Amino acid sequence: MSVTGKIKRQTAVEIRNRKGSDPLVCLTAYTTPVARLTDAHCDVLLVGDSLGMVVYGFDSTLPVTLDMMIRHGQAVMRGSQQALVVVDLPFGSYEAGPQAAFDAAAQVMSETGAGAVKLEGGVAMARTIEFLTARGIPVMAHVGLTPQAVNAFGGYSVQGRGAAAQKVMDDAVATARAGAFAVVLEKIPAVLADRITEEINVPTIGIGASAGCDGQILVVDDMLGLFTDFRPKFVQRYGELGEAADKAIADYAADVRARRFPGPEHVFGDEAPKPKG
Ligand SMILES: Nc1nc(=O)c2c([nH]1)NC[C@@H]1CN(c3ccc(C(=O)N[C@@H](CCC(=O)O)C(=O)O)cc3)CN21
Ligand SMILES: CC(C)C(=O)C(=O)O
Ligand SMILES: [Mg+2]
Repeated sequence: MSVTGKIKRQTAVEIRNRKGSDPLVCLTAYTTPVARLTDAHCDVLLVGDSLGMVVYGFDSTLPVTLDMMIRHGQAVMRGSQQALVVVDLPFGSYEAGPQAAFDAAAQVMSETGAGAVKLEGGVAMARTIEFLTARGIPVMAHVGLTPQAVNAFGGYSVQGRGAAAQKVMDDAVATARAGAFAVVLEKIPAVLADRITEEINVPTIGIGASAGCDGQILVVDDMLGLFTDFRPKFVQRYGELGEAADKAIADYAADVRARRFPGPEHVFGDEAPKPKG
């Protein structure tokens, strides 16, 4: 707590300086209530473009717009106090070049108050990462399986196996050298994730990567068992909230049909309440 009594939010610089120390705890959050639940436990809350699949029911992240990311970024900022909030730049908003990326990122930073943006890509995005960081925008990079490239990859398969390992290594090194304060490694072999973690001087954050990464991230709905049709190998379920919700909703439906709900305690009399005292 500072002298004003306000809790200080973690900064991208502080996250970068955690390289090689205790693991960084990261989760996605898309809404105010989920930000409230996760904030105290996490170093980083990512407003991921995975919200397109989880919240909006798209079958990829490609239809997600900058406006959606800004709305959800604002919601997460309202529900959090201490975690660094990072907002994904959506497909189409930054790839054209450094200037396009700056315009999108500046709009995210100014309209949400988030502390950083994330973008997908390695060597090809290094110049853009340099451009943004030189202009005051902390950038988290994301290499390996980059879901916005699903059409180029032909699916969501493991990246960086065999001879392809060098490409992922080059991507990670290029983003770190360009000034990224952390690098997400998604769905790559664990030995490669460990080599990258040793090689670069900023924290690696794994998802389907390795316990040796400097931090871990999962989509919160996946680990809570709320996004029920999706069970990739890298997700551990820490709850079965989808099942719990199904049971609660079935109970409500049965009570309404049997006129057990509402009960006497949920309804109002027709007399004004007596004044107290
Ligand atoms: N809910 C959710 N969790 C994620 O981890 C996530 C998203 N959405 N959306 C954006 C990307 C896409 N990601 C993906 C997508 C698919 C697989 C995958 O392993 N797919 C398996 C099928 C798994 C299943 O449906 O149970 C495959 O064989 O393609 C992995 C990561 C990771 N990201
Ligand atoms: C899975 C994480 C890294 C992400 O990019 C997202 O949630 O969109
Ligand atoms: Mg994403």
